Amino acid sequence: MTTTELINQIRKKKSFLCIGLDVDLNKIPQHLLKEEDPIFAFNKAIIDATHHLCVAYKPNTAFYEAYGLKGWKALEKTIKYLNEKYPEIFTIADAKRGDIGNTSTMYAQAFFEDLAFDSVTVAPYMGKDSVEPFLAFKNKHTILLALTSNAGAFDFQTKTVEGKELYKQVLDTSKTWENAENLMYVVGATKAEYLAEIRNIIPDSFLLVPGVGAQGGNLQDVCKYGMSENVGLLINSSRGIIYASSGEDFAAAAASKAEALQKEMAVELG
Ligand SMILES: O=c1ccn([C@@H]2O[C@H](COP(=O)(O)O)[C@@H](O)[C@H]2O)c(=O)[nH]1
Repeated sequence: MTTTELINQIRKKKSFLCIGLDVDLNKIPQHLLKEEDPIFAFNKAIIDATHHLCVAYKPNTAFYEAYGLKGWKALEKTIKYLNEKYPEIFTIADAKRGDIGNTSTMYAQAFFEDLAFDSVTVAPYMGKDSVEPFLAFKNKHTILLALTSNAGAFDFQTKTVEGKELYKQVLDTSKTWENAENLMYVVGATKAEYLAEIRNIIPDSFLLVPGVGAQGGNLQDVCKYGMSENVGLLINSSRGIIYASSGEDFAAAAASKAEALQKEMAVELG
C-alpha cells in the first residue's frame, strides 16, 4: 500500500487507529479454545467487528511465535484473510527485526513477499546496511524504532552521544539512507512530550504510536504534538481493545472500545 492510499483511508474512515492483534490463549474467551484454530477464530471475529473503525492491524509476531508452528500458521491465515477480505487495511508485522545485510534481506522477503505485510518494525542499532535491505522493497514500509514506549527507552535512546540524543541520531541518520521515503518510525504514546522535537526532524514521516490504553498514553497529547499536515499518525491499542470482554460478546466489546477511540480521532481530524 502506498502512503497516499493510507492517508486516503484515514480521511475516509476519520480514523488513524491501529488495532494490535496480540493473541494470548490465556486471555481469549475460553469458548474459542474448542475451535480448530482458536487464534485465527479470535482474530477473524475481532477483524470482522472492527475493520470499519480502524485503518491498520498490527499482529506482534511474538504472540504467534510463542505457539510454534500453529502460531505461525495462525499468523499466515490472519494476514491472508486481511489481504483478501479487507485489502484497504494497512498491515504491520511487529517483529522488530534487523541483522547483517544478507540476513535482513531474508527477513524482508519473509514479511513483505511470503506473508505479504505492508510493513515491518525494524530495530536501527545495527545501522544502515541492516535496514536498507528492507527499504529496497517498493510500496513496503520499514518502521524503525525511534523512541519506544517502555521505561527502558531511557537506558539508551535518550542518552546523548556526540552532543545529540541517540533517538535523534537514529532519525537524522536514517533520513540519509537509500529509499528513506519508505521509512516510518515508532514513537511511544507515553513519550508524547518528545513529539514536537521529533516533528522538527521528520515533519512528514508516518509515526506508529503504541502505548495508548494499557500503557497509559494519551491520544490528545499525541495529536497535539505529533499530528502532521497529512495526519502522519497510526495510534495503536492492543490489549485495551481486544480484551475488552472475555465473554461471548468479546468482538462487540472490542468494537465499542475501538469506536470510542475512533470518535476521539474524528474530533482531532476536525
Ligand atoms: O515502543 C513500543 C514498540 C512496540 N510496542 C508494541 O505495541 C503493542 C502495545 O500493546 P498494548 O497492549 O496496547 O500495550 C505491543 O505489541 C508492544 O509489543 C510497544 O508497546 N511499544
